Amino acid sequence: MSRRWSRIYKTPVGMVGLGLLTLTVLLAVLAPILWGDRASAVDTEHLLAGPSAQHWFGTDNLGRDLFFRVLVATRLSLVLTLLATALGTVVGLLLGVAPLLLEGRLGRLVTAVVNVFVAFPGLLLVLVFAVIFGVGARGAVLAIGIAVAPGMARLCQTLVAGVAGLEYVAAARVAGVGRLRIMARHVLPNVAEPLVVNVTITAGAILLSFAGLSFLGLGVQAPAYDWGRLMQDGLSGIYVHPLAALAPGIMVVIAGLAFNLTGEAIAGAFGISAATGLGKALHAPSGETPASDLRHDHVADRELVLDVRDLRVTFPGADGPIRPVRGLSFGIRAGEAVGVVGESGSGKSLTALAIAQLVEEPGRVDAKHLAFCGADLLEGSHDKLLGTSLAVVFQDPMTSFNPTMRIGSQLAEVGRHHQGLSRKSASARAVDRLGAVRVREPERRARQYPFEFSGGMRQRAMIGMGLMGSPRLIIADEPTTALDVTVQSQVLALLQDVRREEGAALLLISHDVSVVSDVCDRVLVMYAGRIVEDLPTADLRTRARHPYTRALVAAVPDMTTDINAPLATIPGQPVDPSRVPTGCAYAARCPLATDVCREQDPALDADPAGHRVACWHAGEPIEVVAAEEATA
Ligand SMILES: Nc1ncnc2c1ncn2[C@@H]1O[C@H](COP(=O)(O)OP(=O)(O)OP(=O)(O)O)[C@@H](O)[C@H]1O
Repeated sequence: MSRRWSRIYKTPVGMVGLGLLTLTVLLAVLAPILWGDRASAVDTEHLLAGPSAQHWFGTDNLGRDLFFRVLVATRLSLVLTLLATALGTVVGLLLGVAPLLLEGRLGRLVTAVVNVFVAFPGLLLVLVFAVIFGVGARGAVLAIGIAVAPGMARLCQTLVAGVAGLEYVAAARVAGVGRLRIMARHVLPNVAEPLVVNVTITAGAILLSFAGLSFLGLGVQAPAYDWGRLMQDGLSGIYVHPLAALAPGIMVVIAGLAFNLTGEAIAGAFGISAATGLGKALHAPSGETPASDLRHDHVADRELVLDVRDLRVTFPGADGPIRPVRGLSFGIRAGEAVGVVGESGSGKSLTALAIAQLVEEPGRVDAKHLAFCGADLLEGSHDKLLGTSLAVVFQDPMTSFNPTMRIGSQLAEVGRHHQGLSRKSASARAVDRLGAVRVREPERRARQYPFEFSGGMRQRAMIGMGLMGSPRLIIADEPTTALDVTVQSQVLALLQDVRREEGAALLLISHDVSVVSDVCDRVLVMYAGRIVEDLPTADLRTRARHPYTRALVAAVPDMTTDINAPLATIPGQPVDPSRVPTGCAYAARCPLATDVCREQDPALDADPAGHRVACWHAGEPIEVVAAEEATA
């Protein structure tokens, strides 16, 4: 970090910018002390005099020395600029973080108000607010500060929204960390750099605005004077005595350049620019779950860590609600490892987010029943339960941690928040947990930042964070997709180990059937937001009955695959959640599809062994091999 700051003054732009800024600040501090008296001394013998040895820039209408007045005016010009910048920044930040803190309608209202104000030209806003707040320095500070706030708020909203969507923020939310604390510790530190750049450059623009308002007579009033006021005083004699107006103008340019060049140099240093069988008459209407779909009672309810019945996730869409998750029902027993497979867009991640209570507005989660460790997640707040008993491991270990905090502190935060541990005990537990996930030299590693960890190590640390409490369920959403093959198998083995050691259940989401087969006891196959098959992983290759499951399995080569034959693929495209067809969503791609498939959605029916499948032709032989079809 400090190396990046040192890069600022090593560039020509940075050197000039910081040099000019230092000079301006020195003048602001020293000039009134050293030359304040001389700047206000009246010399009646030299009224409106031109430049001379005695008065280098000449004098004003009271014979006061313009050179000293320009230097002394630096303080008021700079102080007013900084006050307006501070006001604009504070109001902008508050409006910028409000949508995330407030959420819902109020949050959207703030965003809309900011958008309306951003649409107005800045100068127009300054003039309007100057009239509202009244003539004078205080009115000008308020006018300019309020006028720059919408632009600052818009930038802040964009930056905050970018960080708020990252996984370490989601992880902090799962851990039950409050919104204000998330904002202070996880969001703001990560948007600070572009904000600093913007504030610095905005200060340059504010300085110009002040000069403009004072020049127009709306800013600083006599006897006080800033550069804009001096420019106005010198304007009347500009043809006779141009230096009187030019000198303060040049100072405005120098100070403006100081802010802008410094801002550019900081930006440069930080790289910112910136279902079975025909005849099942029971058909549920689209989006509703058939009654049989709720039948996962082969699992005794009291054993269930997670009990999901008719889970739906809905988003508003241009042509009506979009429902990417259309009524899922399943249960996970204590210690059980359940895999979820399906193509991209089948709703796997949304299902995980819905369970972890992480679906963001305007998304809506509904269910007939959604219970975790016996607690109804749809009733009341369960932050503490989720924080201690649910661990979520996300796909990208790069974005799972706050880059500005040490790994140990991030783990410790969970311990302090949920177990009420002291700072010392939480740090000790963090080190212990890093050890538990096989991170070597955990004491030293805990003091490191995320960028000092490799991808696999970060994923281990993420699992370690989940182990700060005593997880009953670990949700891992594509935890190895971003890792290379060797590291993948290490992380999967670790997940298996910690699951056994902690006695936790696992919900492993993956598009990779082989990963799920290696780790899980049972697999849920998702298609277009619904479970189409639920079977033991051991049966995947030999007893899968849904054509989609069979196609997914065929797409993964094994020891018996003919290496001379083209690898099987699934023809066609996954279903767009906004255009789910009538009948079975898979019909358009299914080699077994008949008229009934295109007309009625098959129910997810269970056999006595608990194997569930939603297909009118479940288990029928597929004569047209998907691979041949794809090749054709
Ligand atoms: N915030 C949202 N607003 C609208 N639609 C969304 C939103 N989030 C997800 N979706 C849609 O929901 C569908 C399912 O998304 P989800 O991320 O759960 O799929 P997935 O099966 O996990 O896929 P992948 O493996 O690519 O992550 C996708 O089509 C996606 O476009």
